[in-house]
Amino acid sequence: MNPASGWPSRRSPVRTANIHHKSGASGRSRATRQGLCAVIRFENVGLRYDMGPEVLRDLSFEVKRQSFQFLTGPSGAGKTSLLRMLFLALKPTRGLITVLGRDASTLSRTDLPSIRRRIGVVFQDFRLLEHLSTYENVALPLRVRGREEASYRQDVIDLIKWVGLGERLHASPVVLSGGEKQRAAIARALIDQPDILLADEPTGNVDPPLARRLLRLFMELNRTGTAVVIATHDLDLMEQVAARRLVLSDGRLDIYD
Ligand SMILES: Nc1ncnc2c1ncn2[C@@H]1O[C@H](COP(=O)(O)OP(=O)(O)OP(=O)(O)O)[C@@H](O)[C@H]1O
Repeated sequence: MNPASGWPSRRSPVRTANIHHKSGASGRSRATRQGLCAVIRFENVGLRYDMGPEVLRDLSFEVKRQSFQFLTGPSGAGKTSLLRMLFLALKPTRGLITVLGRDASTLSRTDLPSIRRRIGVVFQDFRLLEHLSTYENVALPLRVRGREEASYRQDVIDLIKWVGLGERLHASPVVLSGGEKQRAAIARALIDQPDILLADEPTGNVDPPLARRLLRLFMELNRTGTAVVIATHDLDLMEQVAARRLVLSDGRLDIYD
């Protein structure tokens, strides 16, 4: 544990071991030319569903390493769609998305899992498995990767305590409150120490004191090195931090640094 933060310390500063960069003519990697500080970069990205109109247009921005930002905009503006593209769950209909220095359109099925592991996601509906306990849900990403339980057991317990669910370690999600489920989902997204955390309305189901507590968790996580993107409608929440705002409206993005 990192005694200063109470958060298990990061095992390595930036983990890109599974990412292979192609060298350019200058001998420098593409990632170096584009700046290693970007976790994800969008260039002129557009999205339409089926034959419908473009719901997102000409998005150009980057999420820098260790940065903290809110993604906001009116209902239907495209926040969830943008998060899904950031998570590589949705392909843009035009433009370029670069993740950890790799052009997302060139990633093969075998590349995707290792890249996705670097991206933690908290979904609006939590997506906890009801037949598993809090501990098992949080440990799941590590179990799926084939890690030995002895190598992660204490990290999982520490993280569950860190999000304030130490008393609910063995509870099923069925008996957890909305706010407890939210925190279990956050712990599961963090357990593999992602380079970036994407959270879709993470305070949508909780009262204002718990929303502030969750915000502090995200800020603490950000201090340990993870870039954070929080999609939210919650003005009170955004007013508590002087953070970058990505504001979607009419399919376009305005950025307030
Ligand atoms: N699977 C889909 N098929 C067709 N249209 C979709 C699909 N998903 C979203 N859309 C449309 O894309 C637009 C953006 O939706 P999205 O859910 O990304 O917005 P949002 O900002 O997250 O909304 P909210 O704040 O209400 O959750 C909306 O017009 C929506 O109807």
